[in-house]
Amino acid sequence: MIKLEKVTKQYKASTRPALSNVSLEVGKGEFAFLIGPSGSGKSTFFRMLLKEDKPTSGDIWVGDFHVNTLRARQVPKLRQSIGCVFQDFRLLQQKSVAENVAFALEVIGKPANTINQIVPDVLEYVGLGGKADRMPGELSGGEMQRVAIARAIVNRPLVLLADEPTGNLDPITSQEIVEVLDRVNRRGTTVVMATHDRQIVDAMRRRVLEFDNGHLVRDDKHGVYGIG
Ligand SMILES: Nc1ncnc2c1ncn2[C@@H]1O[C@H](COP(=O)(O)OP(=O)(O)OP(=O)(O)O)[C@@H](O)[C@H]1O
Repeated sequence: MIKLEKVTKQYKASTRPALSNVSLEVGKGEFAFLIGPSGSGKSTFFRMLLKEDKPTSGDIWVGDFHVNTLRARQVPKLRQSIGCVFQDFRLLQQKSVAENVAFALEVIGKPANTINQIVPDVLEYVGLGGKADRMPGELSGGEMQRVAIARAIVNRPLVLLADEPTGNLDPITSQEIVEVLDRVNRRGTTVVMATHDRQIVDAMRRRVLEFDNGHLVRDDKHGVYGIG
Protein backbone atom coordinates (compact mmCIF):
# COMPACT_ATOMS: atom_id res chain seq x y z
CA MET A 1 0.00 0.00 0.00
CA ILE A 2 2.89 2.30 0.90
CA LYS A 3 6.26 1.68 -0.65
CA LEU A 4 9.46 3.69 -0.54
CA GLU A 5 12.51 2.72 -2.54
CA LYS A 6 15.79 4.41 -1.66
CA VAL A 7 14.14 7.69 -0.76
CA THR A 8 16.39 10.58 0.18
CA LYS A 9 15.20 14.08 1.03
CA GLN A 10 17.84 16.75 1.29
CA TYR A 11 16.50 20.19 2.19
CA LYS A 12 18.66 22.98 0.79
CA ALA A 13 18.75 24.76 4.16
CA SER A 14 19.97 21.65 5.98
CA THR A 15 23.38 20.03 6.17
CA ARG A 16 22.15 16.44 6.51
CA PRO A 17 19.26 14.70 4.75
CA ALA A 18 15.85 14.65 6.50
CA LEU A 19 15.44 11.16 4.99
CA SER A 20 18.41 9.11 3.96
CA ASN A 21 18.10 6.20 1.53
CA VAL A 22 14.89 4.91 3.13
CA SER A 23 13.30 1.75 1.70
CA LEU A 24 10.22 0.28 3.32
CA GLU A 25 6.85 -1.20 2.58
CA VAL A 26 3.62 -1.07 4.60
CA GLY A 27 1.09 -3.59 3.33
CA LYS A 28 -2.64 -3.18 2.86
CA GLY A 29 -4.42 -3.36 6.20
CA GLU A 30 -1.28 -3.05 8.30
CA PHE A 31 -0.94 -0.88 11.42
CA ALA A 32 2.51 0.60 11.87
CA PHE A 33 3.97 2.93 14.47
CA LEU A 34 6.55 5.44 13.35
CA ILE A 35 8.89 6.38 16.17
CA GLY A 36 12.11 8.30 16.59
CA PRO A 37 13.41 11.44 18.24
CA SER A 38 12.31 14.91 17.25
CA GLY A 39 13.78 15.79 13.87
CA SER A 40 14.34 12.17 12.84
CA GLY A 41 12.20 12.45 9.69
CA LYS A 42 8.70 11.28 10.62
CA SER A 43 6.86 14.37 9.41
CA THR A 44 9.02 14.51 6.30
CA PHE A 45 7.95 10.93 5.56
CA PHE A 46 4.27 11.94 5.79
CA ARG A 47 4.83 14.99 3.60
CA MET A 48 6.43 12.83 0.93
CA LEU A 49 3.45 10.44 0.90
CA LEU A 50 1.07 13.37 0.42
CA LYS A 51 3.26 14.96 -2.24
CA GLU A 52 3.47 18.10 -0.14
CA ASP A 53 7.15 17.90 -0.86
CA LYS A 54 9.18 15.86 -3.30
CA PRO A 55 12.10 13.55 -2.59
CA THR A 56 15.57 14.46 -3.82
CA SER A 57 15.86 10.89 -5.09
CA GLY A 58 14.05 7.57 -4.88
CA ASP A 59 10.54 6.31 -5.57
CA ILE A 60 7.31 6.46 -3.57
CA TRP A 61 4.06 4.59 -4.11
CA VAL A 62 0.75 4.92 -2.26
CA GLY A 63 -1.74 2.37 -3.55
CA ASP A 64 -1.61 2.68 -7.34
CA PHE A 65 -0.16 6.18 -7.23
CA HIS A 66 3.49 6.51 -8.19
CA VAL A 67 3.74 9.62 -6.06
CA ASN A 68 6.98 11.16 -7.27
CA THR A 69 5.95 11.12 -10.94
CA LEU A 70 2.31 12.04 -10.30
CA ARG A 71 0.99 14.93 -12.37
CA ALA A 72 -0.27 17.97 -10.51
CA ARG A 73 -3.86 17.40 -11.60
CA GLN A 74 -3.81 13.91 -10.03
CA VAL A 75 -2.53 15.11 -6.66
CA PRO A 76 -6.05 15.81 -5.28
CA LYS A 77 -6.99 12.18 -6.05
CA LEU A 78 -3.90 10.97 -4.16
CA ARG A 79 -4.76 13.18 -1.17
CA GLN A 80 -8.37 11.99 -1.17
CA SER A 81 -7.10 8.46 -0.67
CA ILE A 82 -5.06 9.46 2.41
CA GLY A 83 -6.82 10.50 5.62
CA CYS A 84 -4.82 12.64 8.04
CA VAL A 85 -5.08 13.21 11.77
CA PHE A 86 -2.87 15.62 13.71
CA GLN A 87 -1.88 16.34 17.29
CA ASP A 88 -3.75 19.68 17.29
CA PHE A 89 -7.03 18.29 15.80
CA ARG A 90 -7.41 21.13 13.24
CA LEU A 91 -11.19 21.38 13.46
CA LEU A 92 -13.15 24.24 11.94
CA GLN A 93 -14.18 26.16 15.06
CA GLN A 94 -17.25 27.81 13.48
CA LYS A 95 -18.74 24.50 12.37
CA SER A 96 -20.50 21.88 14.47
CA VAL A 97 -19.22 18.33 14.86
CA ALA A 98 -21.47 17.09 12.04
CA GLU A 99 -20.59 20.07 9.82
CA ASN A 100 -16.85 19.47 10.29
CA VAL A 101 -17.27 15.92 9.03
CA ALA A 102 -19.73 16.87 6.29
CA PHE A 103 -17.34 19.51 5.00
CA ALA A 104 -14.81 16.82 4.05
CA LEU A 105 -17.44 15.34 1.74
CA GLU A 106 -18.77 18.66 0.44
CA VAL A 107 -15.35 19.69 -0.87
CA ILE A 108 -15.14 16.55 -2.99
CA GLY A 109 -18.61 17.15 -4.40
CA LYS A 110 -20.69 14.47 -2.63
CA PRO A 111 -24.42 15.16 -2.86
CA ALA A 112 -26.23 16.40 0.23
CA ASN A 113 -28.43 13.32 0.61
CA THR A 114 -25.37 11.03 0.64
CA ILE A 115 -23.68 13.29 3.18
CA ASN A 116 -26.75 13.29 5.41
CA GLN A 117 -26.74 9.49 5.39
CA ILE A 118 -23.03 8.93 5.98
CA VAL A 119 -22.22 11.54 8.64
CA PRO A 120 -24.40 10.15 11.48
CA ASP A 121 -23.01 6.66 10.82
CA VAL A 122 -19.38 7.73 11.01
CA LEU A 123 -20.04 9.80 14.17
CA GLU A 124 -21.61 6.74 15.77
CA TYR A 125 -18.62 4.67 14.62
CA VAL A 126 -16.09 6.90 16.41
CA GLY A 127 -18.21 7.11 19.56
CA LEU A 128 -19.77 10.55 19.02
CA GLY A 129 -23.39 9.52 18.59
CA GLY A 130 -25.51 12.25 20.18
CA LYS A 131 -22.81 14.94 19.85
CA ALA A 132 -23.46 15.93 16.22
CA ASP A 133 -24.66 19.44 17.05
CA ARG A 134 -21.94 20.36 19.55
CA MET A 135 -19.38 23.00 18.60
CA PRO A 136 -15.64 22.13 18.89
CA GLY A 137 -15.31 24.52 21.86
CA GLU A 138 -17.81 22.37 23.75
CA LEU A 139 -15.78 19.16 23.38
CA SER A 140 -13.00 17.50 25.36
CA GLY A 141 -9.66 16.87 23.66
CA GLY A 142 -10.52 13.21 23.17
CA GLU A 143 -13.83 14.12 21.58
CA MET A 144 -12.14 16.64 19.28
CA GLN A 145 -9.75 13.94 18.14
CA ARG A 146 -12.71 11.62 17.49
CA VAL A 147 -14.19 14.31 15.23
CA ALA A 148 -10.85 14.61 13.43
CA ILE A 149 -10.74 10.84 12.93
CA ALA A 150 -14.35 10.81 11.68
CA ARG A 151 -13.48 13.53 9.19
CA ALA A 152 -10.37 11.66 8.07
CA ILE A 153 -12.14 8.35 7.46
CA VAL A 154 -15.55 9.49 6.20
CA ASN A 155 -14.39 9.19 2.60
CA ARG A 156 -13.03 5.69 3.27
CA PRO A 157 -9.38 6.41 2.47
CA LEU A 158 -6.91 3.63 1.70
CA VAL A 159 -4.48 4.97 4.24
CA LEU A 160 -4.80 6.89 7.51
CA LEU A 161 -1.76 8.89 8.61
CA ALA A 162 -1.83 9.99 12.23
CA ASP A 163 0.89 12.43 13.29
CA GLU A 164 1.13 12.24 17.10
CA PRO A 165 -2.66 11.98 17.49
CA THR A 166 -2.39 11.49 21.26
CA GLY A 167 0.23 14.20 21.85
CA ASN A 168 -2.26 16.51 23.59
CA LEU A 169 -4.23 13.87 25.47
CA ASP A 170 -3.97 12.22 28.88
CA PRO A 171 -3.00 8.51 29.03
CA ILE A 172 -6.55 7.13 29.37
CA THR A 173 -7.95 9.30 26.58
CA SER A 174 -4.90 8.41 24.45
CA GLN A 175 -5.67 4.74 24.89
CA GLU A 176 -9.29 5.33 23.82
CA ILE A 177 -8.17 7.20 20.70
CA VAL A 178 -5.79 4.39 19.76
CA GLU A 179 -8.69 1.96 20.18
CA VAL A 180 -10.63 4.00 17.61
CA LEU A 181 -7.65 3.91 15.23
CA ASP A 182 -7.36 0.18 15.82
CA ARG A 183 -11.01 -0.26 14.91
CA VAL A 184 -10.50 1.75 11.71
CA ASN A 185 -7.52 -0.46 10.92
CA ARG A 186 -9.47 -3.67 11.52
CA ARG A 187 -11.99 -2.43 8.99
CA GLY A 188 -9.21 -2.63 6.41
CA THR A 189 -7.62 0.82 6.38
CA THR A 190 -3.83 0.91 6.50
CA VAL A 191 -2.79 3.03 9.50
CA VAL A 192 0.57 4.68 10.12
CA MET A 193 0.86 6.52 13.41
CA ALA A 194 3.83 8.68 14.39
CA THR A 195 4.17 8.78 18.15
CA HIS A 196 6.41 9.42 21.14
CA ASP A 197 4.03 7.49 23.39
CA ARG A 198 5.94 4.52 24.77
CA GLN A 199 2.96 3.12 26.70
CA ILE A 200 0.80 2.87 23.61
CA VAL A 201 3.47 1.29 21.42
CA ASP A 202 4.31 -1.26 24.12
CA ALA A 203 0.64 -2.10 24.72
CA MET A 204 -0.27 -2.57 21.06
CA ARG A 205 2.65 -4.72 19.92
CA ARG A 206 2.23 -3.77 16.29
CA ARG A 207 4.81 -3.04 13.65
CA VAL A 208 7.39 -0.49 14.70
CA LEU A 209 9.39 1.57 12.20
CA GLU A 210 12.09 3.62 13.91
CA PHE A 211 13.80 6.60 12.33
CA ASP A 212 16.97 8.21 13.55
CA ASN A 213 18.62 11.12 11.78
CA GLY A 214 16.68 10.35 8.60
CA HIS A 215 17.68 6.68 8.57
CA LEU A 216 15.30 3.77 9.06
CA VAL A 217 17.13 2.06 11.93
CA ARG A 218 14.55 -0.52 13.01
CA ASP A 219 11.62 -2.42 11.54
CA ASP A 220 10.01 -4.85 14.01
CA LYS A 221 6.89 -6.82 13.18
CA HIS A 222 5.53 -6.80 16.75
CA GLY A 223 7.73 -4.18 18.30
CA VAL A 224 8.04 -2.22 21.53
CA TYR A 225 9.12 1.40 21.92
CA GLY A 226 12.68 0.48 22.76
CA ILE A 227 15.14 0.15 25.57
CA GLY A 228 16.06 2.85 28.08
N1 LIG B 1 11.31 22.70 5.10
C1 LIG B 1 12.44 22.30 5.68
N2 LIG B 1 13.61 22.93 5.37
C2 LIG B 1 14.77 22.53 5.93
N3 LIG B 1 14.89 21.51 6.79
C3 LIG B 1 13.77 20.85 7.13
C4 LIG B 1 12.50 21.21 6.61
N4 LIG B 1 11.56 20.38 7.13
C5 LIG B 1 12.23 19.54 7.97
N5 LIG B 1 13.56 19.82 7.96
C6 LIG B 1 14.62 19.11 8.73
O1 LIG B 1 14.50 17.73 8.44
C7 LIG B 1 14.76 16.93 9.60
C8 LIG B 1 13.56 16.01 9.84
O2 LIG B 1 12.44 16.77 10.29
P1 LIG B 1 10.99 16.15 10.55
O3 LIG B 1 10.06 17.29 10.78
O4 LIG B 1 10.66 15.20 9.48
O5 LIG B 1 11.22 15.37 11.93
P2 LIG B 1 10.17 14.59 12.88
O6 LIG B 1 10.75 13.25 13.13
O7 LIG B 1 8.82 14.68 12.31
O8 LIG B 1 10.22 15.44 14.22
P3 LIG B 1 9.08 15.66 15.35
O9 LIG B 1 9.02 14.40 16.16
O10 LIG B 1 9.63 16.82 16.14
O11 LIG B 1 7.82 16.01 14.65
C9 LIG B 1 15.05 17.91 10.72
O12 LIG B 1 16.46 18.04 10.84
C10 LIG B 1 14.44 19.21 10.24
O13 LIG B 1 15.12 20.32 10.76
